[in-house]
Amino acid sequence: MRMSALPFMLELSMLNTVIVGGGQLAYKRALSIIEAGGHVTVVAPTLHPQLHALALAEKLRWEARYVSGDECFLADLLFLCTDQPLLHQQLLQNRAPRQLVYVGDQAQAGHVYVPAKIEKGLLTVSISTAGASPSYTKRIKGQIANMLPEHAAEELAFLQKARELVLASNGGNGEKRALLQELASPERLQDERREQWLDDQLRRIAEDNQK
Ligand SMILES: C[C@@]1(CC(=O)O)C2=NC(=C\c3[nH]c(c(CCC(=O)O)c3CC(=O)O)Cc3[nH]c(c(CC(=O)O)c3CCC(=O)O)/C=C3\N/C(=C\2)[C@@H](CCC(=O)O)[C@]3(C)CC(=O)O)/[C@H]1CCC(=O)O
Ligand SMILES: NC(=O)c1ccc[n+]([C@@H]2O[C@H](COP(=O)([O-])OP(=O)(O)OC[C@H]3O[C@@H](n4cnc5c(N)ncnc54)[C@H](O)[C@@H]3O)[C@@H](O)[C@H]2O)c1
Repeated sequence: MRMSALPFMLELSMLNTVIVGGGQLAYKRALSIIEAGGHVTVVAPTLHPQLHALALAEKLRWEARYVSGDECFLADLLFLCTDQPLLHQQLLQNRAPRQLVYVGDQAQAGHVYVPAKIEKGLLTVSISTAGASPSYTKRIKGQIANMLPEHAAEELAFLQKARELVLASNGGNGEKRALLQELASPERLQDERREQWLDDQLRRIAEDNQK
């Protein structure tokens, strides 16, 4: 059994995903892939009502049919989400070269599995137990959610813009780094005059460079 895997943030807009199966699990996975900008084709004889709604809204493509174990899909990512473990084994075996496969009933059988996640604006926290216990994952997720800064979304929106301005300034590298560190401190973030403070710092850097 593998002990660990590398957590990744995957940009999905350039990747094609095929999901085999049309139940509750397929719905959960389709929704998160679509929300992350991915393209989804679902192959299943019937669809869970919420998945069907996504198909009607043209958020995904639906091939209404059963899949058999001797097929080979060419998608970049293949999500196996049926209630047929044997079918999953066969499709995993028949995978296309370099295709990444998700096996919904057995985390470590495939190449990827899906952590729980908490999102607050640009902040993402993901939690995994390598499939040891989704229930444990869910409990820890609740505990971590309670610890996160209340204003994380708004603070990160500010920091993203501030970082661009600081990096575009002509200060020295050390000076820029010190500024970015100070901006991220709780004291500075909670200062209601933080925009003014940043403007002052940027002006000072510009003036120093004119001397
Ligand atoms: C985190 C979360 C994200 C999400 O699903 O979005 C997630 N499962 C969640 C909940 C949950 N899932 C299940 C229960 C029932 C109680 C229980 O079994 O404990 C509960 C609890 C509940 O619902 O209360 C049933 C279940 N899940 C898996 C199996 C098969 C197996 O164990 O092999 C079975 C048995 C099916 C059966 O026997 O029929 C497998 C996986 N579930 C994973 C993720 C991946 C590993 C995550 C990790 O590394 O920890 C992994 C390995 C596959 C994957 O998806 O990659 C979400 C957290 C809640 C949240 O986010 O709020
Ligand atoms: N990873 C997780 O978090 C998690 C959670 C719950 C369940 N599971 C596992 O995932 C499996 C699926 O769960 P579910 O709740 O979506 O089940 P479900 O019964 O709602 O859905 C199964 C789907 O598979 C389709 N299907 C069956 N045979 C097919 C075939 N040959 N070709 C194409 N589609 C086919 C069915 O039409 C149905 O749409 C469960 O059996 C369980 O092992 C995983």
